[in-house]
Amino acid sequence: MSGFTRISLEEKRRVLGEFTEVKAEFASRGWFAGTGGNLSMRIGPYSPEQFFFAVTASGKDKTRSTPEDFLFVDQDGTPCETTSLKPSAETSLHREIYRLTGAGAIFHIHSVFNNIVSEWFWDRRSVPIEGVELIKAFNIWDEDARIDVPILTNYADVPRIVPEITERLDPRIPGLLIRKHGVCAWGKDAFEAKKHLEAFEFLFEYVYRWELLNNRK
Ligand SMILES: CSC[C@@H](O)[C@@H](O)C(=O)COP(=O)(O)O
Ligand SMILES: [Zn+2]
Repeated sequence: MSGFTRISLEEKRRVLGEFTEVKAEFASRGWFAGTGGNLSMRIGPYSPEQFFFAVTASGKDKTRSTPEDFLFVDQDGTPCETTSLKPSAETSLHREIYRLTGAGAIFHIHSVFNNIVSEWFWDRRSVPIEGVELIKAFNIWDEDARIDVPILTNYADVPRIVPEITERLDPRIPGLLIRKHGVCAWGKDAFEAKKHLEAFEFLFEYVYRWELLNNRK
């Protein structure tokens, strides 16, 4: 167990409230198929060396929302309280993203569109997106903005993905793709992380349809 003192009831209620809303919305979009996906929200003070976050428990049905569906861990992924719950198998990815960005929330989901584009553009290790209005959701306002969303290797041993995050995370772009697996998107709070995730999914569907229309693949 981590050395963190206590998580207040108020904090637990806040996390439950935010997770409940996000889960319902993402579930309605089919983004949690087969227990896939995980969510986290940072709580309390932050430094890259020490921070705490709530993370969904591993293997749970993410379309449901109860206080038994998440737990609190520290920057090393160690639970802050005695619990029988296991943190998400992908907690190491969340830890590294928090360490590098100081974000307030990180959402990971699997979709057919994000899986397909991550494979289509695997050769170049990033998905290029140019001039689409919704790039502005990432606070990038140039008229013909171009972004390249990094694609990481989907190692079965999840911690092996971490050095690729360290190397490839672009501070301008609040998201990463994992090849034929899914996307992680983050923001300063749950509202912004959700906004970014929805924008990524819109853009991945756009890229998919655009490539098909233009017979590029
Ligand atoms: C059951 S497939 C999905 C998992 O392998 C994983 O990719 C995932 O997103 C959920 O893992 P979890 O440990 O429940 O957070
Ligand atoms: Zn996953």
